[in-house]
Amino acid sequence: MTTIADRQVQDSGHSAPTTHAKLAQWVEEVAALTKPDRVYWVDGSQEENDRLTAQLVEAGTLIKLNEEKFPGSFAAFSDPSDVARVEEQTYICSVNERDAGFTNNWMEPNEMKAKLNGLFDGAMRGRTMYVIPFIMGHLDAEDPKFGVEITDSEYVVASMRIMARIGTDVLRKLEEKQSFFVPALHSVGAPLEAGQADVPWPCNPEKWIVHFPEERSIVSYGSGYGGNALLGKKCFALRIASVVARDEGWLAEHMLILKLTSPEGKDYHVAAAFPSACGKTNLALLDPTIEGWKVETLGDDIAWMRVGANGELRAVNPEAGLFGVAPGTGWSTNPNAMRAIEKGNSVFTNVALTDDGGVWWEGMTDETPAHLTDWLGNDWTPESDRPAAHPNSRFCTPIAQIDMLSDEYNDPQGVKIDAILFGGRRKTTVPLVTQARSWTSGVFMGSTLSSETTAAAAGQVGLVRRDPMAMLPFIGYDAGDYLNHWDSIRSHLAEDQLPQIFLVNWFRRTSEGGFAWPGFGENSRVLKWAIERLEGKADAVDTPIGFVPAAGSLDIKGLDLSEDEVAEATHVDVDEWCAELPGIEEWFARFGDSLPASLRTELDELTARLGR
Ligand SMILES: Nc1nc2c(ncn2[C@@H]2O[C@H](COP(=O)(O)OP(=O)(O)O)[C@@H](O)[C@H]2O)c(=O)[nH]1
Ligand SMILES: C=C(OP(=O)(O)O)C(=O)O
Ligand SMILES: [Mn+2]
Repeated sequence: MTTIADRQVQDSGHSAPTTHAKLAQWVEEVAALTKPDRVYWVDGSQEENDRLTAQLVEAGTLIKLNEEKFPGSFAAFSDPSDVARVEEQTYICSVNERDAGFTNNWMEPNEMKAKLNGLFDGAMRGRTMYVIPFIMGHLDAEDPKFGVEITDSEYVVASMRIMARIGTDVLRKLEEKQSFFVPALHSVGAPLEAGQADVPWPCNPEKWIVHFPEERSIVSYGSGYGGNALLGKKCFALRIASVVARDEGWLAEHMLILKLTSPEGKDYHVAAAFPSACGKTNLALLDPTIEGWKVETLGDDIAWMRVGANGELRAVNPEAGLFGVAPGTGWSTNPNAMRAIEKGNSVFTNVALTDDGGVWWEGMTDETPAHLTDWLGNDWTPESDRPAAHPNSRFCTPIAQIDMLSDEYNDPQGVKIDAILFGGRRKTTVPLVTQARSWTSGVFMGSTLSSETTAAAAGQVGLVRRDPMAMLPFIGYDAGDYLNHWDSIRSHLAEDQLPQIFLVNWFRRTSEGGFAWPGFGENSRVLKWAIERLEGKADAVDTPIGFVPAAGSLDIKGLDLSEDEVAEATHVDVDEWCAELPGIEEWFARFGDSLPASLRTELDELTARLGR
């Protein structure tokens, strides 16, 4: 039998894969446990990617798309059971149960490790074990945040290469100071016995997505789906990073970042938190419909925000790619995303295939193709009663392909945030836009944010649930401590640098059932109002929940919407809000002692303003 070191020499060409002692040791241990046929150190090169994707095409996991239409791009089709994040199987294994809080599943760390050791024993048999050095954020950040993902999935390697900075440069930087890295272990949990044929999408019916917050480590078993398997994203950059951020005095948030330039040439930066599949990628790539206003993208999913030298909140996007919801992303709704996708170098998952080797999903074009192969591999026509693409189908595309990417994306210092939006998907109650009266009142809006569940997570769709700061599935510690942390950030920010906080809802319905607001590019009008509020220019009505646009203050020039319809989108219905109060009381009760007193006060004051 060859030793692990021999296998590394044989398969990667590196005579000494790493001089990082801890990393070498961890890789050795994992290989001894999981018993792969080969260990391969990922260098991140184009040549390597070509080789791995060719291998995946050979295996039937990837389909090479029409080179002219989608250069260097592939489609993958998952096992029909492995299409979304599995929140029921996601665990925060802190030493004390209390520290995981009521929003997380918890198991005692040693008990979990014993279970995982059993599952990982021989889990990579017959497969290659890939070692992917990666970094979330910039290589030249003041305090770079490294991770290393070990995986037995080539699909994960190809996707991680898009989503994060990976490979040899990262490894060398990691070695320089023998820096700390987050060990992130992933297996699809489908070992191959000698002679056993592989399937296109190996996975295991049993899934575990596990975080050890004190150790800052991640173990993921059984799933190949992005949110469960690309461990730099939700697992590291949100769950583990939120814990690091608490300890180091910053915020790791589920937020897009955009830059807005007014007709006068003044720049503003906005961060916005919406739950999964509630509009982050679309807002980040927004094409403004109002004259003179310009939007540039910095990030579409995750913001790491620190307090800057002048007491300002500064945000960076730690990712390098988009992992966007495909359905609803189209030429009329999100042309900027479409242009980025068309440049190629993308991996699509669970979309439909056109007959000429392209991809399609609901909402991509105004016209529906006459024939498609749906995500399950069946013939599909417009008469079919099922969607052609899975509702949580995704495109995975390098962020650098966005034409409107801001230069500031490359600045490790990040950008100063002027406004924070919290938003959800609510048919009723929540108006188009509401400005918070104060930072604390804004934190209250975030803490009570509610949204209907979507296809991004397994389970029923359309149920209203509380989703604090759109972080419900991603807070890596006690939710009350998390709100206290938000509350405490206030004291580090300078009074004149405080971002203004807004609550938005693009998904309110009219009495006829349609969307009350056209959304997408038209959301630029809401951004304009928010900026004019910062500048003290736009008028607002003081309502029990906060400031909403006064009649005429929202720019609706050129929009096919009457003042009455705008009023329907923006009005605050006191009865609806009174009906909302018991749910908020119930929600806050779940925090027990860890609810910040300031938020309790906010709720009492809201209740009083509503006349209850
Ligand atoms: N009606 C409406 N739908 C939207 C809007 N923005 C996004 N969506 C839809 O919401 C879904 C998720 O959007 P996306 O931006 O990918 O959400 P993310 O997961 O938060 O990044 C897609 O189907 C979009 O078409 C909007 O302003 N109005
Ligand atoms: C990446 C995901 O989230 P989002 O829908 O926020 O992009 C996910 O849910 O796996
Ligand atoms: Mn998104």
